[in-house]
Amino acid sequence: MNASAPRRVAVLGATGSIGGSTLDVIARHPARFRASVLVAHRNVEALAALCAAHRPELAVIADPALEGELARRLAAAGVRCEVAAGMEAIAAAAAGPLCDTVVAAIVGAAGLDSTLAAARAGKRLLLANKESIVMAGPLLLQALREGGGELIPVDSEHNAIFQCLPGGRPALAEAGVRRLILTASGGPFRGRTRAELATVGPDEACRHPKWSMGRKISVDSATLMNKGLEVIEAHHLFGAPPARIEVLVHPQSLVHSLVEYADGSVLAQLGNPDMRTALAHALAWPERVEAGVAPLDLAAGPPLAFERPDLDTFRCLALAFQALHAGGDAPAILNAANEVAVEAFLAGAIPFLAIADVVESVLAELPAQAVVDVQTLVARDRAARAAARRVLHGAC
Ligand SMILES: NC(=O)C1=CN([C@@H]2O[C@H](COP(=O)(O)OP(=O)(O)OC[C@H]3O[C@@H](n4cnc5c(N)ncnc54)[C@H](OP(=O)(O)O)[C@@H]3O)[C@@H](O)[C@H]2O)C=CC1
Ligand SMILES: CC(=O)[C@@H](O)[C@H](O)COP(=O)(O)O
Ligand SMILES: [Mn+2]
Repeated sequence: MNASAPRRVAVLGATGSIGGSTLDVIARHPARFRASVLVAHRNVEALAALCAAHRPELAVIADPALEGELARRLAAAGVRCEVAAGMEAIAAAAAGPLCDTVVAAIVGAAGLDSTLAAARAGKRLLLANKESIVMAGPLLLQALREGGGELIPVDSEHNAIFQCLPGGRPALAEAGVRRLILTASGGPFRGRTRAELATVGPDEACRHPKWSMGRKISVDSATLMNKGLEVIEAHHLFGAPPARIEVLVHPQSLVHSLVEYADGSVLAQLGNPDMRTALAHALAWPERVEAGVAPLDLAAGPPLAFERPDLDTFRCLALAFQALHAGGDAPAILNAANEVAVEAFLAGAIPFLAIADVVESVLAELPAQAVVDVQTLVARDRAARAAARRVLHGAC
């Protein structure tokens, strides 16, 4: 890349938690990075405000009904940028000439098409949208190979592992790697019993002890499904067999993950729990830039603690390992059922513990099939969502 030309970054999910952290880092380094494309779902007011602040070349709103309102708001604010709408426009923007870097930070399966489009187009893909790699790991890796771009993980654990490996994503056996150790905060309900979890509600579940995140991933952290999705994500990103991936609960969330080598060395990446570190690393890689994150003062904090996860209480983590072992499209089925169950929980329609029950029922109803292509995968995602809704209706 020309050293004098800033990277042109498309931020998919600009109005979300990752989107906000990304734009904060970008704004700190105007000579290096420019937000050239901003994308949101329905939050037209926030998207217009971000356009006024960052002056992208293109703004895309997923909901076509809001395109006119976005254009009106931008005109009223004196912002001149192209406006587009719809999921196809998002994928086209991710693959198009207005960006060389794509931050995939749409939440859920809705991010799949644009993530794949960016990979196929050979962009530098900064992957936060873990659901897309969980659903379509082999297809995404194939798209990356064909596109000739690069993937830098943004999820804090995977970014940590990337930093602890030689040259990013080498073949693990050749690099002498014995195990990948993913840390988990344990979420807001660490240490609670199933009886204590029977009546917890959405706001409690979203009160994460260490990270400020969107509501879907916050619930996933509370059930430990987030860690389950991350185990599957690590399997695909680093080519690690399930037996070589371990999860350790680390309530301080200062050690973001670790890599154990054949000689007994264990390398870890540490830092305050602030996603701007991972985002700055991924945006600037292989260079390093300031991220606005407070320096870590290990002497001032509590001692670092580690414990094994409670798989009997937090069954979603066990279910994710089960789906990974089943292989094929079982992780996509797991993800779809989880998305439906989490939405129902957030709407107050089902209790917290029912999330795992729904996922377990749907995995049992739809045994794994081989992943053939995106169309088949999307059809299976739909079937899993329909099955999850039937389970919900049966239970309510
Ligand atoms: N937050 C974090 O610290 C971390 C998040 N991640 C992952 O990053 C992703 C984003 O998480 P987070 O930022 O917390 O989520 P948020 O809920 O805060 O933000 C979600 C973003 O996605 C947009 N969006 C939702 N649905 C669609 C759609 N159909 N089409 C286009 N855009 C859509 C939203 O737009 P709108 O505002 O208009 O609804 C919003 O910009 C998730 O996959 C999560 O697992 C990974 C590691 C850490
Ligand atoms: C910041 C990040 O990467 C989240 O995925 C985080 O890991 C969530 O915390 P849990 O460890 O509680 O799932
Ligand atoms: Mn994470």
